[in-house]
Amino acid sequence: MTSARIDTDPNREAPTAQVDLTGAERTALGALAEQLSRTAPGGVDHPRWLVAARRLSCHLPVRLLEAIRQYRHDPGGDGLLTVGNLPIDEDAVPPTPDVPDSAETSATIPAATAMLLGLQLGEVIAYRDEKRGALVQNVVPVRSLAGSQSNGGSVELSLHTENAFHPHRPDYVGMLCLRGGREEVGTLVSAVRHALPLLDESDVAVLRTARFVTSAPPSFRAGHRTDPHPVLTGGTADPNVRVDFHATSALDEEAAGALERLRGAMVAEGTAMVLRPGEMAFMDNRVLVHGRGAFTPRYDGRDRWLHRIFVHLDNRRTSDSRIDSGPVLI
Ligand SMILES: O=C(O)CCC(=O)C(=O)O
Ligand SMILES: [Fe+2]
Repeated sequence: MTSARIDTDPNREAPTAQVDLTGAERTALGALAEQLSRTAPGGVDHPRWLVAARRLSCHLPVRLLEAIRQYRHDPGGDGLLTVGNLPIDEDAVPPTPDVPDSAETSATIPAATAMLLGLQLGEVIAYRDEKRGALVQNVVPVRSLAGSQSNGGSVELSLHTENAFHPHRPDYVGMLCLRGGREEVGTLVSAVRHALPLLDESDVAVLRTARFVTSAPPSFRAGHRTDPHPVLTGGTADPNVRVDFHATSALDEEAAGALERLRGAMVAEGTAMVLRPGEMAFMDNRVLVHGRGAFTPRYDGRDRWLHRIFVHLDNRRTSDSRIDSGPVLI
């Protein structure tokens, strides 16, 4: 990745925002993460630790703050913000965990780093019924989940809006790579803006009607099927998308045809993003869908390991769903 490419021309679509920290920026961010990792009580889910994390997040390198602010204003055609050269030392990372529902609850340097970035983008949240409501979750292959459509699986994971069934699905998903694994594993990303020109107007019109239902992913302990909802909403040239090609089904044949053609277009326009240790990507969950290619884990502590966080833009919108006004949603 090269240095920041932030478009300042308001008439042009913003390109993918990409920031590679300089050595000095990496050192400064490393010192912040270090300070945060030593802050009592040392748990990323603790309210007191979160107060400190929010405050320290205001001291990120200014070029990163600028990129995050710009991305929040306009996610660009790709819906991605990627940050490289974060202070992650793969050799210092313990063996990759391989148990279901794995999460990072200690304020390690990687967990603190992910939280510092996420807390500048917005509010880091989680769901009570997924990974026990942990804010920093591990994306790792799990032997017992190998064939599942979840991030513990290693079969191809279908393109999806994260938690598409949930009324308060994340606005952004952040993924920080701690360990790449032996094999290149691509997170598949596909932005609706690129897929749209491949569709007929009649399909787009159908996708805008409430003729689709979505169920909860296997990572959720509970969760109901949605009421009928549209897959596309918002502006015609720049809509929002809400779909999980594994969990969303159409209520009639015409809608099923449109959904299948959208899937084809999004697969055709998708790209594989291979994250390396020290790289973090934020995905705008309103404008792109993501998935993952198949791979062959060895469950020997050296497999791929990402930290995942969810970000919301507005705490007030979820006040009736947050437990004790905290970051965990029911
Ligand atoms: O493994 C990946 O790259 C993506 C998995 C995924 O969809 C997720 O963790 O939400
Ligand atoms: Fe996902």
